Amino acid sequence: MTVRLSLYQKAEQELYKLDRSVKAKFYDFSHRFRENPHSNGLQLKALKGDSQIFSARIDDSYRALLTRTGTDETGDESWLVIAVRHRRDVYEQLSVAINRVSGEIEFVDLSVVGEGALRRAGIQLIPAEPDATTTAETEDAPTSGPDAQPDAEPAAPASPLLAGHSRQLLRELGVAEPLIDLALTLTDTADLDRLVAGAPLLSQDVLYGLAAGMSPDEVRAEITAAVASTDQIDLGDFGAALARTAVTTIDDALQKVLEDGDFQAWKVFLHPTQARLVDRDYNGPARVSGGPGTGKTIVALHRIHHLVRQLKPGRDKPILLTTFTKNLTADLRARLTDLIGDPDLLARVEIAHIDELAYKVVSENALSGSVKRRVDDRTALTELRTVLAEVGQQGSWETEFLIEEWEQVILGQAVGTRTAYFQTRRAGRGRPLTRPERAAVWKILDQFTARLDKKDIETWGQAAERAARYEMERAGRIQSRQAYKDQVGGRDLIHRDAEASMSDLKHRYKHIVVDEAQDLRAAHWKMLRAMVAPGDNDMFIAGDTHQRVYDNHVSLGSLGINVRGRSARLSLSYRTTKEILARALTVMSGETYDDLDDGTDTLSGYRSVLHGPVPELRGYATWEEELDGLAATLREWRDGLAHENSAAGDVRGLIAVAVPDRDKVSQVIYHLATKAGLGYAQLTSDGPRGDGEIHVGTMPRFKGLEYQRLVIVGASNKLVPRTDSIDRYRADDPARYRRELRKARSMLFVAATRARDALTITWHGNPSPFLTEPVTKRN
Ligand SMILES: Nc1ncnc2c1ncn2[C@@H]1O[C@H](COP(=O)(O)OP(=O)(O)OP(=O)(O)O)[C@@H](O)[C@H]1O
Repeated sequence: MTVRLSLYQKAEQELYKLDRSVKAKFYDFSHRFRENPHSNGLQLKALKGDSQIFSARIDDSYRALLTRTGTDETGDESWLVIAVRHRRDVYEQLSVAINRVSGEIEFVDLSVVGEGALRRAGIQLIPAEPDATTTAETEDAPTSGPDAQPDAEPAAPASPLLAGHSRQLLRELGVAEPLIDLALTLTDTADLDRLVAGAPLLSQDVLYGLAAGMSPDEVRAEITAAVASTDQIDLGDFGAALARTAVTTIDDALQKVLEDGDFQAWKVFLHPTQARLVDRDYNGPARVSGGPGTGKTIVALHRIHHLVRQLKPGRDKPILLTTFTKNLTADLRARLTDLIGDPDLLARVEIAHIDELAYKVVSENALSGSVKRRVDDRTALTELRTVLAEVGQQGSWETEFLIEEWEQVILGQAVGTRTAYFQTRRAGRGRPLTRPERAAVWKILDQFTARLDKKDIETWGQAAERAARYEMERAGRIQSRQAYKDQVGGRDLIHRDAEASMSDLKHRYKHIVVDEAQDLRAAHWKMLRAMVAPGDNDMFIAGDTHQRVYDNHVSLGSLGINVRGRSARLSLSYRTTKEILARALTVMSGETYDDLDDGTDTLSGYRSVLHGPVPELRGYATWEEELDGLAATLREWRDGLAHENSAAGDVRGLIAVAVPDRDKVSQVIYHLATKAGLGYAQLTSDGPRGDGEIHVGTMPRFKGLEYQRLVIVGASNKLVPRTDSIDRYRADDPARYRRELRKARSMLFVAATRARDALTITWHGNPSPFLTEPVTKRN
């Protein structure tokens, strides 16, 4: 007899955490079970509470909990391992059922719920094996002994966390049946955490969503609808349910994984809300948003894997993965390589950061030898200052104002003539300009661009605009060729093509996937839009406007990228702990954020199931003292992590320091290297430079990265935000002032949410107002 044996996703995750020896025994058990599940040694028997669950013996201490998922036409049985437990944690009341919303098999483990909560709900757990402990482990207050408080005033009954929500609502939203009554009695978030720890994913999401203040309609739309099955669900058909459930078939490949013991590198199980986004067919551009660490990048990478597998064989690269920052492309490449594995498939994906892509287009279109040198915005500012001095207008205009006018209005809207500039809308620019002022601005900027031209240099913004124009012209040619072809009944266009050398003219890509979408310029979007034919699955866009650290605001709809009806939001963070999220969210309090279109985005329901220490906030009198404090924290963390990782002993890249500006980065590095004896690597646009253990960089450099432990230093008043550079806008240009504040908030938010387990924020003098202002309600 052979048995098909599968492993429930949650069981697999738990298994990885068990001791190596238990994993080996589990594999041996699986082998024997596949041979004959009813052999005596396995002691397969049904639990009393729920006849759907069977327990089988792995060794003296461990039990596998299984459910039978059917018998095929040849009579072979199919079983699913739903949990691996120490025998003392096996209770008769464990239950397995089919979820009426998602149609998936769900295992509910009440043994992790606190005793107090169980008691209030009238549930008592009975151990399945005689010498198991008598009740579920409890973290509730002791009822006897020195810590008991018999005489304490009875506390006023607290109101339930989910007050106002009905049993029927929880049922409709997909909460597993055995959890509903229990969830409605909870008054304490610690109890909710315990309940959720043993709950199926959909129940976790719904309960956390409601407890975080999402309305039932929001939960229905964002959580339940995303995983609702379209099948007719038969609550007794475990065979059909198995097909809808994320499981791993137990075979030799799994044995190797178990033996290697390396689960992180192996795969990330997508959460159902993530998986739906990956596998769907979209009839146009789609967008995924969500707070930091919710898996947007993971989803984007899985999306590429999904798309690449559907390509017809070939040698071209029809899929583009692009992102804003250069240093992230290396990281994305590494993660995609891990995920896709097969080099032939990987070769079909082009990975390039957005400026690199624009540069490629510009170079292709330039006459040979005439590519201009690209300069950064600071060089452009210097050139503009020189022009202003030459025309004697230094006092009349702020250089930054003019540069922004040029970037955002003239380049941003591809304004080509003076007349067009008079008619252009300057929405969001704050300061209005009269007609004579516009004429003056145009004249200066015209002289400025002529100067850049003469010096054979251009800014990245100019290059992006030029690239967009070339690509749009190319798309126009493709379109007119196709229109002509349709006109002549689809015949080959040999003569016409030969004349215009258009025979291989086609869109560059079939699919474009964008990460960090919030920072791309309008020109970038125009270029990308023109690079892919409008149609099914053309663009997949991941980003979070709360993390925008550059001043590029766009409205995708107006750039020909319509994501309406194809947008989704992820809200469960896999990176940061609840404690870190709570801290980071206070920084964003009171602001509103756009959705890359004309609507607003929100972080409502943004949450985590992970717990850790409360972030430490510490003030020092001087910067020198702050640096000494930093060195002490880093040494302590490094030694602790080196101890935890004693097998590898290598803590490189696990700890980082985020700093408000470049000068302070140099000072931190100098201090670490000369006074603290700590090795460092500096985060640059090309990734970490150096081989030292501690990564140090300015806050924007941390976009997209993650670290086990992170310190933010210099979070002082006047440094975050930098008042010396933004205060002048307060009266002159309040709109700009608000934008600068928002950018500074986002930078602090990005930095704080890179920390996985521990976060420390320090300052000297007074703290940043973002750390002390009262929390206002987020929208
Ligand atoms: N379903 C999942 N199961 C386990 N881990 C996950 C899952 N989804 C994401 N992660 C992990 O969470 C972390 C954050 O994921 P990712 O980088 O994709 O988030 P993000 O939304 O792009 O974050 P950010 O906006 O901060 O860049 C990563 O370590 C990733 O491996």
